[in-house]
Amino acid sequence: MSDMLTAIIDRKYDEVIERRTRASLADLDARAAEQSPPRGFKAALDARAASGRHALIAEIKKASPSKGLIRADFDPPAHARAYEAGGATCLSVLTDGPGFQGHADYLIAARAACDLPVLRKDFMVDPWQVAEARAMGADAVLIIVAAIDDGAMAEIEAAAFERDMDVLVEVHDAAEMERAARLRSRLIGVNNRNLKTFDVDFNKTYELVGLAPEGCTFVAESGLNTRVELDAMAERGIRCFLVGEALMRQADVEAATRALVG
Ligand SMILES: O=P(O)(O)OC[C@@H](O)[C@@H](O)c1c[nH]c2ccccc12
Repeated sequence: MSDMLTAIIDRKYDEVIERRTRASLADLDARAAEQSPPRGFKAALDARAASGRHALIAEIKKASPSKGLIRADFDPPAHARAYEAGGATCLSVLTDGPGFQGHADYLIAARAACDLPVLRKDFMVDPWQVAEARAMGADAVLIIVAAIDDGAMAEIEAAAFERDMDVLVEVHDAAEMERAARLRSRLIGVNNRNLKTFDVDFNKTYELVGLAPEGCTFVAESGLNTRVELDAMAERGIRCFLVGEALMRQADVEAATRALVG
């Protein structure tokens, strides 16, 4: 595991211990009952891809450990509306505070401002965080295979499926793809960003797409900037893309989204 990821994961275990003293599972499930039902994250991607167009998961991201502040006039509901109007299929919202300046309130506000399914982008180490995600209204959660063992992955996935949420399983190499394939989720993303060096290499996507389980919905993640890059990946059968920084840096987020996938 990379040092950055190790540090984040260590901190996450502490964060979960602290947060569960303030909200029990029963509290979270009561809050979840007041949310609208899950919006079908994977189903939305599949429907869009079947129509022959690029399916975009557009990310609401204020800052990152590698880039620092990305967007000064950060406004989650405005960005959510711009992404939806520009043709995004789903949203991803960072809720990790220390690393990404994210917050649960950003997810809540973004989801309320649009009709798109929303991924809680955070570092899942415990099923309790899935209950917390649903209480925020999240429609899907992320499992980073590099971050946790097989038992924790299976428990987190089960907690999501119990709540009718989807799971995006993120991998970086062939060994992680094998571990991902043993889960039930058939939504798998390849992160093109190396978590140690932060270098982006699209060859990761090309190497790993062929190793994904049959029939799985495959997502290329990180470092994507242009329509040309998406079109090149689409030539190789890749239909779903997760893009953050390239869109968050534009003054006109809606126009930038339309230029990418409209
Ligand atoms: O901003 P980018 O380069 O378009 O990347 C988006 C997304 O893929 C990236 O934020 C990401 C991918 N996997 C993660 C795991 C945790 C936090 C963030 C991420």
